[in-house]
Amino acid sequence: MPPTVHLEGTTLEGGGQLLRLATCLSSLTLTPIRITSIRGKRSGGGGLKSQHLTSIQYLASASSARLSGAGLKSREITFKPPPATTSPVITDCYIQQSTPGSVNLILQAVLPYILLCATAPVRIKISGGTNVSNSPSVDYVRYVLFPMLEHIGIPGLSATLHSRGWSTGSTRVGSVTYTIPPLQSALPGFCFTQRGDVVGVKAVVLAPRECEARVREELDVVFAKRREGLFGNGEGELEVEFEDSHHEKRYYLLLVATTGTEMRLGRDWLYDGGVRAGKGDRVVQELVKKVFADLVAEIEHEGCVDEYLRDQLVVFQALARGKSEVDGGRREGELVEASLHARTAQWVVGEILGVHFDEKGGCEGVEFVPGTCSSHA
Ligand SMILES: Nc1ncnc2c1ncn2[C@@H]1O[C@H](COP(=O)(O)OP(=O)(O)OP(=O)(O)O)[C@@H](O)[C@H]1O
Repeated sequence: MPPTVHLEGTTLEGGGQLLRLATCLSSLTLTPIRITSIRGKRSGGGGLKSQHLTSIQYLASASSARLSGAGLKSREITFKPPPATTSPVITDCYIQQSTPGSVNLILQAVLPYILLCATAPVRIKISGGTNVSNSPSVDYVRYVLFPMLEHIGIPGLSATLHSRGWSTGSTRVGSVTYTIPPLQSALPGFCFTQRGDVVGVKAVVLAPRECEARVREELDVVFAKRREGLFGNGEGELEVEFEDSHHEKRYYLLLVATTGTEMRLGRDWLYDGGVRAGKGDRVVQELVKKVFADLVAEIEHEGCVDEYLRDQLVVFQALARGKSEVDGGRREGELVEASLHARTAQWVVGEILGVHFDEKGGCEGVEFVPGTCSSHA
């Protein structure tokens, strides 16, 4: 058995991502790990929240790992997979939470493991929040993450939304079923270095039904003003998908730019401030203005991914065969620095897999072979 890897939970970003990624890689490579000061840079003392606990319990059970110290608010765990693979049987299941912890962060924790260890397509239903601040929304997963994963050789992923779960307004738990076809062979290395021009923008809007006309009007106005920033000298249309949020305080907007090389860059905002009676109009203006400004900033750097996808691709780069590169763009002639989340993910894969990233977002992956559940570094 390889020696236990100790990960200090206050390193770099010091949040839940470190824990999700570390336990997923431990399950895959059968590397025992110990994580201390879990979420040590978060307020309120850190420790495990429902979403984190649910993720690591799923991984422990699927990989037959011995999990010690795990409970709500735990600040230290050990995760010990069996010394040799026990041919995990990964079947359809329902991962239930009673809080609106992000379903998509649970997906983030378990997806690489299922892709590489399942032997047949798996449907995983997860309950919790589908639209939660500081996490990928189910809309982002559908319109940015999954299409980009298809691009690197992971086809057929889908998300069926049963009901939305929100971290705003009165608490509500929703659910999604993800269909995950396992990979048949090692993921090839991939290069996201050619972005091309933006050819279209999609808007996904969730807002109270009575605001629909106002939202559409505001989107048209701001889109017209931002045309040059979005398309340069080229042409492109705005496609709008509107859904009633059924709550006077629930507003969400995701904008996704698609480029000529089929890259997708997304920016969103879940409005989580108060909405006083008659002030919905101001919220709509603020929402549309902010998200368009953020998207244009992503497009201006000319990289192939948005800030969030960059950290979410690190694990796939590390597990792929040979060289992968993800161009995060340039500002004022300098490479856009990887976010703290991305650098944390890079640190975790360095500690567990020995994969190292260069400043251009490139690495030599370990070529993880599906179905083997141990590292081929
Ligand atoms: N608006 C967004 N769109 C897409 N992805 C996002 C967005 N905001 C955050 N993310 C992603 O969500 C993940 C958040 O990780 P993080 O460790 O902060 O979450 P967490 O488990 O809730 O931790 P903590 O509560 O400790 O902050 C990252 O992978 C990040 O890229």
